[in-house]
Amino acid sequence: MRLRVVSTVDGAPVRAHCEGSGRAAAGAAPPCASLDATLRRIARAATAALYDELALHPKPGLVSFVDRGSHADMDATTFMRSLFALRHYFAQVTALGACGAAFEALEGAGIAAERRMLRATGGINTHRGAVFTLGLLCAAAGRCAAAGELPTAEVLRRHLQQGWGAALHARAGAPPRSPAAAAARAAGLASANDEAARGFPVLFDAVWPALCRARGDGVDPQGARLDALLAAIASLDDTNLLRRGGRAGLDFARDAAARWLAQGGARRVGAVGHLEALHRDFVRRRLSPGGAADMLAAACWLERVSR
Ligand SMILES: CC(C)(COP(=O)(O)OP(=O)(O)OC[C@H]1O[C@@H](n2cnc3c(N)ncnc32)[C@H](O)[C@@H]1O)[C@@H](O)C(=O)NCCC(=O)NCCS
Ligand SMILES: Nc1ncnc2c1ncn2[C@@H]1O[C@H](COP(=O)(O)OP(=O)(O)OP(=O)(O)O)[C@@H](O)[C@H]1O
Repeated sequence: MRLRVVSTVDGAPVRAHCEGSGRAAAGAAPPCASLDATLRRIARAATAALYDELALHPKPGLVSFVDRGSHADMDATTFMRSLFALRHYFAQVTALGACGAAFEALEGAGIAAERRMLRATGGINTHRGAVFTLGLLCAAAGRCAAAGELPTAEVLRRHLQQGWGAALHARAGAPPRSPAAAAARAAGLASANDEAARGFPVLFDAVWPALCRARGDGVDPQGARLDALLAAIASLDDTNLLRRGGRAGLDFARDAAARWLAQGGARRVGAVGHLEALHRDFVRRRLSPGGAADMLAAACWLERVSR
């Protein structure tokens, strides 16, 4: 099967059609005619997942429709503007993945998307981490769809590694490009680039299992997402927390999240009330787990693409 690019944004493909045989690799192969629809579904799930994340409340220190958490310069409207500006990017990066594009092409699309985000928000960073994490996941899902495989967590991880693992490792081994990544390395912590190079272990080994476990226990969708977010805060080396609160801030956030989960998480009576109190505490300390928010959005995306 060969993929043909049929439209572009900033010179990169947004849609891809397959040429030649309608049969893809062995296994649960989607027929070729439906590949385009599958790619669109993957991309739409990314925008929807960012909305899922924004709409969830209470999220310790984070922006939602209820309040702006620990952020003075952005609110839910800023996030909605950004989200709208990013929708073509997710289609583009999914198509790039399906076409087997090199990492440099994904990087170019990501940089252009960051620029569009900043234009839409008046220079405010609402979704930088999400552009990166969800962009890579969409590319992996595009690659997986082109191979005719279903996007389970395990399959996505394999496609991410086979497609761009070497480039991600090279990037993670290079000198840090930002003060946040430099601070993470100096503290022996894993930055966004390290997480990606390792195949997103926090997402696949902690956050996604927490979401699935909660749903399996009969917890409602909101409660399950709260469990997933707190699992992310408890286990991610979140450079946003490190930058705003130093090592003490990061440790405080992790311990508080681990305690909430150990007490039953969303299953506990009064769980939401406790989380509202924790949210107020994070705001008092100016803490914001933006990286954990990105992991939650990624888990919401996974839930949408794998059902
Ligand atoms: C890779 C990026 C995110 C690196 O940014 P930076 O050096 O500032 O790293 P940093 O670790 O501070 O994270 C940036 C953002 O990621 C999220 N984040 C924070 N900590 C983590 C973590 N441990 N793991 C995952 N995400 C995290 C937060 O939202 C944060 O604001 C990015 O800005 C970049 O280089 N973009 C270019 C586009 C690109 O390469 N795209 C790849 C293809 S999609
Ligand atoms: N609901 C959310 N609230 C806050 N941050 C979020 C949310 N969802 C995702 N994030 C992530 O957090 C990051 C933005 O937060 P950050 O605190 O780093 O902003 P900043 O402008 O870079 O820093 P500062 O506000 O300290 O000047 C984004 O990269 C984004 O992906």
